[in-house]
Amino acid sequence: MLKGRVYNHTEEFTLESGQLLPGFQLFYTTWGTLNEDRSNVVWVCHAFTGNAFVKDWWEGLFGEGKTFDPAKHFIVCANTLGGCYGSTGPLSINPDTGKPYYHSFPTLTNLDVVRSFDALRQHLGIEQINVLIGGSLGGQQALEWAIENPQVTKKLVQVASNARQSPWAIALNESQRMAIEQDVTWQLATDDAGLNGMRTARSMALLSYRNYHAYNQSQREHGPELKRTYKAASYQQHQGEKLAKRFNAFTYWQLTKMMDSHHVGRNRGGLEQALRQVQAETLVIGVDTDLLFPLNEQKFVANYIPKAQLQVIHSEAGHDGFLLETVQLAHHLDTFLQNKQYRKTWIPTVF
Ligand SMILES: CC(=O)SCCNC(=O)CCNC(=O)[C@H](O)C(C)(C)COP(=O)(O)OP(=O)(O)OC[C@H]1O[C@@H](n2cnc3c(N)ncnc32)[C@H](O)[C@@H]1OP(=O)(O)O
Ligand SMILES: N[C@@H](CCO)C(=O)O
Repeated sequence: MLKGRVYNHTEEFTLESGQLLPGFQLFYTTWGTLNEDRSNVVWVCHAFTGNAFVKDWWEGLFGEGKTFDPAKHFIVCANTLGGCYGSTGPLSINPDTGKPYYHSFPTLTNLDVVRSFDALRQHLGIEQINVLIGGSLGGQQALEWAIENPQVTKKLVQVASNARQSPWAIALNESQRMAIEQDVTWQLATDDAGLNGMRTARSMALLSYRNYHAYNQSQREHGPELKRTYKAASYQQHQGEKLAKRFNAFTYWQLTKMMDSHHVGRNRGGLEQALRQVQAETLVIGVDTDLLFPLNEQKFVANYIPKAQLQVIHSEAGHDGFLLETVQLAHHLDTFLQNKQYRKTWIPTVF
């Protein structure tokens, strides 16, 4: 049975920035049973707006008879620190003031997040993670963790992600934060401050999660009629609205900043040297139409991790293909996890 629990870290927690959190909590789920020799742990790091309920957003990979099966595996997924699905984040109460942190929540890095995850790992009595897997932001965190604690992870799977945030991705995130800043409510100390701006930010972000082709397929008008609102326009409105119902602008701000600071080479002698520290057997997966984390980024990661291989999946969807193309993902994961021979895959040579 999938169980949700809260881990309370009561000691002071020093962040990479030097700032302090007086403690934190992580909301996490476990699914399946830890076996006697504790060798069946699968740890999942979720993407930007994901949560600890992995079955809700990666259903094709997790469940009975699937690649990660709770009958065989002990599956753990924690909501990221800074998030809004049960872990300590900007809407949590600051014990020093008795009020929500909101704008004063310290800026976190992926290193802070994986240090919090590692505290949870120790609390759960897990010595080694058999498979550590994450996509997008979750892939950044999984890689950061495999470098920070190389002995902890046996197998690493990084999907549609990178070793450092590109200028392109930072520019996209900054533009989205500018949309939040334009919202007159953003300065208010309320849970819903900046929510209109966040609607716009999500609409902008979607353009980098998908691509020209995906919109042509799903949002093309069938006729030439003059309309007040075209399909693609109402789709953008709907996506903004959908996120506004389940997220907040403070966490949006926080997690985009977290992605922007992602650079596994920081304080480790550079990217190449950091990647060489990964001891885990590694599978790096890219999406051939990803505009946000293009294939050259996964190629770079796979190139420098000693025991790494790169596989490319095809998607019409762009970056979000990492959530949608679970049949292809399952094929590559099953092959990797069972040490089978790969069939030849197509890797574009021009980026
Ligand atoms: C309980 C939960 O919330 S679990 C999910 C938590 N979220 C995560 O974990 C983040 C990861 N997941 C995601 O980012 C997304 O869910 C994805 C990428 C997997 C899929 O994206 P979706 O938005 O569901 O798919 P898609 O782009 O096809 O859009 C479909 C939606 O747009 C709507 N839509 C499509 N075209 C239009 C249009 N022209 N005008 C208005 N609405 C439209 C559909 O009705 C549908 O709406 P619904 O989701 O409210 O039912
Ligand atoms: N669809 C993903 C995009 C970021 O990887 C999300 O909302 O988390």
